[in-house]
Amino acid sequence: MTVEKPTMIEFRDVHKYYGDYHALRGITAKIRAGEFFSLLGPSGCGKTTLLRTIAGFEGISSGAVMIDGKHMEGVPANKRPTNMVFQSYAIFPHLTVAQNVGFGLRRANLAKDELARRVGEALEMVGLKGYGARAAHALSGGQRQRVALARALILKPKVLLLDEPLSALDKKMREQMQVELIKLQRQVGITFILVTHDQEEALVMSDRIAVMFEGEIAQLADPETLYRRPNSKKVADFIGTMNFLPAEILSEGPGGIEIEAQGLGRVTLAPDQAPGAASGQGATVGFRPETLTILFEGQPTAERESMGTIEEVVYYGDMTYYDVRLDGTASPTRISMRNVFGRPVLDIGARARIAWSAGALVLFR
Ligand SMILES: Nc1ncnc2c1ncn2[C@@H]1O[C@H](COP(=O)(O)OP(=O)(O)OP(=O)(O)O)[C@@H](O)[C@H]1O
Repeated sequence: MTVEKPTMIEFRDVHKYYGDYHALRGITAKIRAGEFFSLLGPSGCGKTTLLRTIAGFEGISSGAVMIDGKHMEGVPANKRPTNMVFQSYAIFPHLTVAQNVGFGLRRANLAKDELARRVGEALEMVGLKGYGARAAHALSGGQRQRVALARALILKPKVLLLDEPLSALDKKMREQMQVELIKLQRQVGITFILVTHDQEEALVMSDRIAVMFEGEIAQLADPETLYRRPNSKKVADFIGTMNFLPAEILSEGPGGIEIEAQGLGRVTLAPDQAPGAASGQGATVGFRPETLTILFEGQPTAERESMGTIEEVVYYGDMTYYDVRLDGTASPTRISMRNVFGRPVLDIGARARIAWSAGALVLFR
């Protein structure tokens, strides 16, 4: 049996105005203790503002922010059990690594060897054991970000707030730091809240993700649910690539929803395949590119098959993307296939049998 973890952060109908601008529009959510939680959304959706309301850098216009069961109204940033790591490294270049890491403890009046022990412990956590005496200005971008992390962790906050901490790093370094951050979070066990506009980063790192658009949380779920069962076309499109085809709802009952979709025909969907609320704007089915397969000559008939014509072929080494016009549809469907050595790559204009899976469809209505 899994026991639900206690709540660490709670937002109760939080609104925030900057003058006339309504930046947060009724945020209600709970973040669990020990969770790696991400706020994901496009630029300007309010994710940084929401993070700053936790830290106390930003007041709220109405509603409540609770941390560990306590109301945060009137509690200044330096009295909150949180610490923030910023996108820009914000370390002092003229100090050593150890002086930077110990900076937050300067007022704690620790004995010299106790301070050195805590600094050493924090540096080891972030993989910088033995770097204490180095000059901070001589570090690489990734190392500076580790110093910033160590400086935040040494204060033993209950919640670590991370504002796009990896966005200044190159792709390789970013991917490496993502894995290290996950390991670090597991090791220290404190709540991490990450702001990112990078959907892949959020999927890789998070226990749960809140997808935000225009000051609201559009969906809050674990990565797999967000990917497989997005509750709107907007969320589906923001997280990865999704194909959409028009559909008609024929009947709806406890046994499922029967639809007729362009290019696919009649399908019965389980209730969980329509996770979003009805908007009354007509129905659409969505499906991910990797849930379709081109059947090559000699491959057996699949349970669900449609015919189509190849319109575009994009070779990616390990993968090939095919844009295929399924018969009876008005727009191409993207299919991504892992390349198997020796298998032919189809040409533009070729006819193809396409296998798909009814369970991979999501209905938006
Ligand atoms: N101090 C401020 N005064 C006025 N408007 C602000 C202020 N801070 C943020 N905003 C506005 O509020 C909205 C949300 O900003 P926020 O920084 O939270 O977005 P974001 O999702 O973090 O975007 P980004 O990824 O670009 O940082 C934006 O439209 C922004 O212009």
